[in-house]
Amino acid sequence: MHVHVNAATSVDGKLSSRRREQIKISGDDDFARVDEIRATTDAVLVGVGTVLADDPHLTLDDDELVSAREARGEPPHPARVVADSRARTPTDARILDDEATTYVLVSAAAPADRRADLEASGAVIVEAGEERVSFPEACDALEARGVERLMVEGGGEVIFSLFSDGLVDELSLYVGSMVIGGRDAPTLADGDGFVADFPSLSLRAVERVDDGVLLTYDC
Ligand SMILES: NC(=O)C1=CN([C@@H]2O[C@H](COP(=O)(O)OP(=O)(O)OC[C@H]3O[C@@H](n4cnc5c(N)ncnc54)[C@H](O)[C@@H]3O)[C@@H](O)[C@H]2O)C=CC1
Ligand SMILES: Nc1nc(O)c(N)c(N[C@@H]2O[C@H](COP(=O)(O)O)[C@@H](O)[C@H]2O)n1
Repeated sequence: MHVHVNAATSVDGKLSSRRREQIKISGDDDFARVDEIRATTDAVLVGVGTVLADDPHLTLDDDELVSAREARGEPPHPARVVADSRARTPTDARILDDEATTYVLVSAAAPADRRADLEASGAVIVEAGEERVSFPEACDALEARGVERLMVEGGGEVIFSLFSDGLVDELSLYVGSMVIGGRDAPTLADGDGFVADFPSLSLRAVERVDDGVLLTYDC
C-alpha cells in the first residue's frame, strides 16, 4: 500500500489553534491540489480527533474529478476511513453519509453498542489492535478490501503514529504564511514524539502555492 500524508500547517508547524477548531491555512489553489490527490486515491483517512473537531466530508469537490474517476471505472469518491479506537465517531458525522463507503477502524476495546450504532449509520467496522488502532494491521485489512493508495489528512496524533510505524511513503506539506502559536495547539506530528531515530525525509520538491510553500518529501 502507498501511504500519502497531506497536511497544512502555519510557519510554526501548527495544524490548528489551541481551540482545535478548523483553521483555513490553505488557499484556493492548495485546496484544489488536495482535491486532486483525493481523486487519485482509493481511501482518505483521518483520526477521530479530526472528525470531532472539523466534521470533514472527505469527498471530491470538483465534479470533473468525479467524472474522471467514474470514467476509469472507480467509485465517484474515494472511501473514507476514521481511526477511532473506541468508536466515538458521532452517528450524525458528515463522513457517515451515503456519498462514499466509510470504514471505521476500531480496537478490540470499542464498546459493542457504539459499533452497532455506527454500523446502523452505514459504517463498515474494521477491528485492528487491542487498546488502540494498530495501523500495520489496519493497512493490511484495508488492502484486503482493495485499498492500494491511502491518503492521510491528519491530525497530528495519527500522523505521528504512522511515522512511528514506518508506514508513510510520501508527505505533502503546505506551509501557510501565518503564525498560530500555542504550546497546546496540534502540530504535524504529536503523539509521544521521537527522542532518537528521527524519521529522515528526502525533499523532492519546493513550490510556491497561493501565498505559501508546498513541500513534497519521499519518506
Ligand atoms: N491543517 C490540516 O491540514 C489539518 C488540521 N487538523 C486539525 O488537527 C486537529 C485534530 O488532530 P488530533 O487531535 O491530533 O487528532 P487525530 O485526528 O490525529 O485523531 C487522534 C485520535 O485518533 C484515534 N487513534 C486511533 N488509533 C490511533 C493511533 N494508532 N495513533 C493515534 N491516534 C489514534 C485516537 O482516538 C486519537 O485520540 C484538529 O484541530 C484539526 O482541526 C486535522 C487534519 C488536517
Ligand atoms: N489541506 C488543508 N488545508 C487547510 O487549511 C485545512 N484546514 C485542512 N483541513 C482538513 O481538510 C479536510 C476538510 O475536508 P472537507 O472539506 O470537509 O472534505 C479535513 O481533513 C480537515 O481537517 N486541510
